[in-house]
Amino acid sequence: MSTARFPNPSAPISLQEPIQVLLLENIHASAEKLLAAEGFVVERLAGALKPQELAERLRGVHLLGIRSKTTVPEEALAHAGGLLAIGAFCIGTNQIDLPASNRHGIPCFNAPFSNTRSVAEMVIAEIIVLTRQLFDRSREVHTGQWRKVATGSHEVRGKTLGIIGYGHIGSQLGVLAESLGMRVIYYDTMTKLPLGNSRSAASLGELLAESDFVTLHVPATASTHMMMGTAEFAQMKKGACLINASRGTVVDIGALAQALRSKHLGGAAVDVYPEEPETNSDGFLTELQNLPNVVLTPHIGGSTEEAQESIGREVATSLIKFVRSGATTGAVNFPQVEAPLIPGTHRILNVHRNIPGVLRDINRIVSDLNANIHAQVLSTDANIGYLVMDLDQDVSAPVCDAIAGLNSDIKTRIVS
Ligand SMILES: NC(=O)c1ccc[n+]([C@@H]2O[C@H](COP(=O)([O-])OP(=O)(O)OC[C@H]3O[C@@H](n4cnc5c(N)ncnc54)[C@H](O)[C@@H]3O)[C@@H](O)[C@H]2O)c1
Ligand SMILES: O=C(O)[C@H](O)COP(=O)(O)O
Repeated sequence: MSTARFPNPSAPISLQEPIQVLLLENIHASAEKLLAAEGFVVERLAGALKPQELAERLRGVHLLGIRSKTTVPEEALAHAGGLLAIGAFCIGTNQIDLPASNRHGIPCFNAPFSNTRSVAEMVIAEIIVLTRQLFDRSREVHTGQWRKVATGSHEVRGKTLGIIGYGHIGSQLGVLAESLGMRVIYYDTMTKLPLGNSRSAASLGELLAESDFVTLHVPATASTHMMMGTAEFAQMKKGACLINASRGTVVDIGALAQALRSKHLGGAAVDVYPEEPETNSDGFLTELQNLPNVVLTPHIGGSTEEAQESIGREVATSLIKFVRSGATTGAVNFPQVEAPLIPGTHRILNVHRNIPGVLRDINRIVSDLNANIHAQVLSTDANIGYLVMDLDQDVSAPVCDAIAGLNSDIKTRIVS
């Protein structure tokens, strides 16, 4: 059984209790199944929590699971002395204060490509829906109007798809679009391998000027904040369509609504918004409502049963591996260590401030107890060091106590 020592005196929690897991935002049951099979106690909620409520709910919680809607600010982490790790059961991790989480010794894991295909398939559907104005025709027939028109409807074959952000989703989408006969260009701040016949545009401006469809697949960062506004829409071809299934902060919604109302753009499909409801029972308003040829979806790009089931398994597995062995492979904000457990040894995990002399202090503590270090792996970043140490004698409790007394200590935990 494991014991944990945490620097936050307000919430010392012993891992001798069962591991407590809080899963928010309707995380797939595949995660609960794996976590419960480990003997962890899992509480699953349907919606997101506001930061204040989250801070209160985190007391006594060892593992937190969220999706894109739960903001995890430093204030919530500061009160969560027992929190060992966070699982983002999605791709984006912009909703978590990652530097603060790192400073508090809390690794964050995500599922970097379990919903990639789902997003790419939805965007392909939207390209065709937009170019054939299918939702408008469908609404008309639903309300008894028969408007059989070809004007403004086109095939996608031979049209140009401009992909902004040629990462996992963007590049997968490019492959699917080429199979429909589309010409694919992309713009990315990193040099990327062009798949198929796609090619890199020399600039964002060139991509905007050449594309019949512009689709966004960038993360929410300072460089992508409002990257599509009035000036960028003006650079797009008349009648071109915009698709945003990345993050709501990337597009100026007011400017998009104006470009649609003025008929400069021929349509848009939007899946993500600057402000999104926390639960399915909350209402929602956006300036884009009721504009012609505008497809609005409630952030469902990654919401397929296949993706959610796979994400549930992937992130739950990372969390379990971290609890059981301290493995941080794949953590988005943490030094990476993955060392196999060695039978007959006793593992201690230590997160410390990255200052000189920490390893010397820890090794002296071990040596003063006449123990031998069987294996020791240290990985660091600018702020913290993460040490995995296997001892050949069971002196973990006194070693842990002594390490917790060092002024460098952030989090120390006995694994076995
Ligand atoms: N709608 C949904 O349900 C849904 C589902 C999954 C992911 N997403 C969003 O999609 C984003 C992209 O996912 P991904 O898996 O393809 O990520 P990724 O990290 O594989 O790719 C992102 C690409 O954007 C590029 N990039 C970053 N800043 C840029 C900039 N200023 N200009 C141009 N390119 C830039 C990066 O270099 C990278 O190649 C995620 O961060 C997430 O926010 C949304
Ligand atoms: O980042 C992601 O993977 C997507 O935005 C999906 O988020 P969700 O799990 O909240 O639907």
